[in-house]
Amino acid sequence: MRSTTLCLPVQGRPAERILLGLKKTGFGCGKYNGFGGKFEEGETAAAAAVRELKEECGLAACEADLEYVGELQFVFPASPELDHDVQLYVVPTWQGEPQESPEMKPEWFAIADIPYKQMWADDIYWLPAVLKGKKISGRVIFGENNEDVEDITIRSL
Ligand SMILES: Nc1[nH]c(=O)nc2c1ncn2[C@H]1C[C@H](O)[C@@H](COP(=O)(O)OP(=O)(O)OP(=O)(O)O)O1
Repeated sequence: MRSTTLCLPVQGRPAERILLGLKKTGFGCGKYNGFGGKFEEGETAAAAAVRELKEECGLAACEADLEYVGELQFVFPASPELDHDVQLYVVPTWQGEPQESPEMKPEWFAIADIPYKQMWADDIYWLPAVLKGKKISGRVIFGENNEDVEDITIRSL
């Protein structure tokens, strides 16, 4: 299963606002999501997360700014080549301002206004807990269309 990262920049503790990006190309195009992607050769998860955050929305964080909040496995029985796991990070501090990139258009959302209907269908099952400060581990099995959640298990760490 390939490994990816997902960074969730937040303001306030507990989180009051979250920065999401509208994905403009590739996997998850048209959905709002956190910032992340695949590891490069020899890269640690934290280094990949820092690099992808900068590439996708212009925020400069260092590894010490990242708060590890858990791991999710995404399983696509209809398209096993899409299977991947995600190392999740909340990012409460950084340098710079959000900037649109070729991949993502960043936008701040109040926690009450998170656009779950325009996000991956699993997010509503785990993102609220993460934003309340919980650490999680979970597995999501997607349906035939690679979009609907067929089965989901999330546990607190
Ligand atoms: N069901 C899901 N819920 C969610 O919240 N994020 C998901 C998700 N499925 C995938 N992601 C995130 C994780 C990761 O940041 C990204 C998928 O990684 P990919 O490497 O395929 O993305 P990219 O198209 O950005 O590729 P690269 O930037 O080239 O690595 O989407």
